[in-house]
Amino acid sequence: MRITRLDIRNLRAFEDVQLRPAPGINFFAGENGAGKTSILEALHLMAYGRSFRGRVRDGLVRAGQSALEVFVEWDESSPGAGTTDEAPVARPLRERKAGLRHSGHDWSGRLDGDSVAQLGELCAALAVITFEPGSHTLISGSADVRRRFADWGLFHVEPGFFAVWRRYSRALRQRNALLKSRAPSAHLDTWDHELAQAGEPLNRLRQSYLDALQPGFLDLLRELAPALGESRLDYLPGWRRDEMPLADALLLARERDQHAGFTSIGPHRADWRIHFGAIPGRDALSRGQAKLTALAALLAQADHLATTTGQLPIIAFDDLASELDRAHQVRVLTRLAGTGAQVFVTGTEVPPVLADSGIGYTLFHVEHGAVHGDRGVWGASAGPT
Ligand SMILES: Nc1ncnc2c1ncn2[C@@H]1O[C@H](COP(=O)(O)OP(=O)(O)OP(=O)(O)O)[C@@H](O)[C@H]1O
Repeated sequence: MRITRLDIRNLRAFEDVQLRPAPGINFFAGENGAGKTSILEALHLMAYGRSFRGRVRDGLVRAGQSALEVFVEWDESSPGAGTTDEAPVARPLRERKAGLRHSGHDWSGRLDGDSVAQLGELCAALAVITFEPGSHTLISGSADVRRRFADWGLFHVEPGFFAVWRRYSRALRQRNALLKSRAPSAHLDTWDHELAQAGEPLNRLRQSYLDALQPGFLDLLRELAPALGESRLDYLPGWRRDEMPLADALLLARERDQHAGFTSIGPHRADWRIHFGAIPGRDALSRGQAKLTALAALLAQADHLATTTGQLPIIAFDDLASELDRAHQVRVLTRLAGTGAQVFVTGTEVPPVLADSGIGYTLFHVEHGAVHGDRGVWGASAGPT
């Protein structure tokens, strides 16, 4: 995938900005508070329905405005269409476009000229993988971050996933509502059945996704953080799957769930963990090691998505130079430049690794609600020049 146009309106400091990103690495430089991260937030919003800094209603809409707008045009391409020894040669397949208007409460969206009924349709269209200062929570944070990671990947590579996930979520909501209202036990039977019918395939999809991701992930981890030793990824289904099917586990947990007022077991409690050969567990990771582990997971997800769908996702790095040491920056950027992926990187200044390494990039300066670039000047009052 390659974004050819990105318009942002009323998002944080941006009133109206139009960008024409280049292929390969796009570097956005600017002072603190200039709006660099906001550009990545706009992309992330289109791909996930939320910012990595929170929901739209957590301050993403520009002060004094009622809604933000993001419009993206991109080329879908096939990296496998032809390859040289150095890099895949992308062949444009089709031009796509998506627009989103979001007030924090309501939203409307268009995809390829048609209105969309669900935000998920937009998220399924554009794949963006973001590495940002909070990414270490993928490893050191709560299980829901890791579940979201696996589910986002599945959402893109497994066409039947969304329907299964939605069926499970609906059944869970219904069962929890009954538990909360202290409904008679017999009322739970239908939803236990439904939960098990959707939960078993949901579990199988997650298990096989993580199995498929594991080799690439561990290779990358070996390359980025060899000091962590030989590692292993374990999937935890959310109930004692090796001992009983979900239907039995739900029945067994029913009394406890009635007491607690919510469903205590099932795929909504699933998790995955990494066991490191050289350290006792994730609590022993330094913050930098947790970041590198998260980065390995995200890059593996990008590789898997490219192999499975033929589409290289967009890669976004917020404040790369302060997140990774110099050697890791070189490794990661050289690798990405070799894949032909389009990359968005932010920083207060162009890091020496980009300036010195010979890796090609396009530079944009972000300041005062405008973006000036090698490819023109765009901002609130200026059109491309
Ligand atoms: N809802 C809002 N309305 C108007 N301005 C906002 C809003 N939310 C944030 N801002 C401003 O927008 C800018 C956000 O910038 P952003 O976080 O994208 O900057 P950055 O260039 O990534 O900065 P840093 O280098 O400090 O991380 C800041 O100047 C902030 O004060």
